[in-house]
Amino acid sequence: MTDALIRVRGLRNCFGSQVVHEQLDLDVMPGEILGLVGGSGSGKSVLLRSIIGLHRPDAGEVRLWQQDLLTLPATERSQLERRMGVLFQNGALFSSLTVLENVALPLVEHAGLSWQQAVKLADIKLALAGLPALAGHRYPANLSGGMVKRAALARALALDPQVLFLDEPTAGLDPVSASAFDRLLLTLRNALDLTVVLVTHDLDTLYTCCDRVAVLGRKRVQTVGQLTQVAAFDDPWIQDYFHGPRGRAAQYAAQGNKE
Ligand SMILES: Nc1ncnc2c1ncn2[C@@H]1O[C@H](COP(=O)(O)OP(=O)(O)OP(=O)(O)O)[C@@H](O)[C@H]1O
Repeated sequence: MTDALIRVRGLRNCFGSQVVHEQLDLDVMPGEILGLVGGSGSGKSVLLRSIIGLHRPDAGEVRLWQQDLLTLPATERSQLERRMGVLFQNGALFSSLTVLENVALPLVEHAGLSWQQAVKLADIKLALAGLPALAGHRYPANLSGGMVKRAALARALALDPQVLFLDEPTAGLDPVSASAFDRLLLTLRNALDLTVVLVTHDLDTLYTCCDRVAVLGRKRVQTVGQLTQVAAFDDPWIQDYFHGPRGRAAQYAAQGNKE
């Protein structure tokens, strides 16, 4: 059997007396798109931050490529971090830099390219994320929501990561832009052989993109598997989420797209 690319075991996360995760286990397999869903406050973002090493868990272990980021020496840690691309909820672009500069910056800082080389490569990354070249010369504030997401995706792809972490990539997008983003993600995963972990509330994204879905609840992963298995899981939140009006609409839309 293939080894998990990301392996989380016995994770515990607390904020003061609030226990967010307790004995949480999760595996992410190479090449898959795994969707993380769960009610508001169930700890999806904290889990993502724990996996990428931005949050130190109170207990348990997170391994990426069999290694624990938090115990690695700085150089090895940064080598591993270069293999990960992250798109945060609000895009997190520098507002004082143009889009092109935002994408070029990690190439200068982490790949040692000259500014000229970085800008050339950044242009290619923008195209990869489906942005017209002209958009590169704009500031983030002058782009539409969909374009900001694409710019943030281009930056996440700057260093040719093997794993992409996306926190609610389609939040705030209109349905047309959201579904274009979903299709782009699928295309990129297939073309670049990426592994993707994405936090989402968007049922259409789950139906369109995800190979497997993990549902967080009661401080751990309630169930994980293919969408049909997960949707059949006997839990009130899951039943409501997948079989409520929005869940049914997403399912019909996905069936329609496959016909
Ligand atoms: N830095 C922090 N300090 C204190 N509490 C925090 C911190 N970060 C997260 N929490 C708490 O941990 C819980 C889980 O937060 P998290 O953001 O992971 O939820 P989520 O499932 O991503 O929610 P949503 O779907 O609403 O974005 C929440 O109750 C939140 O208030």
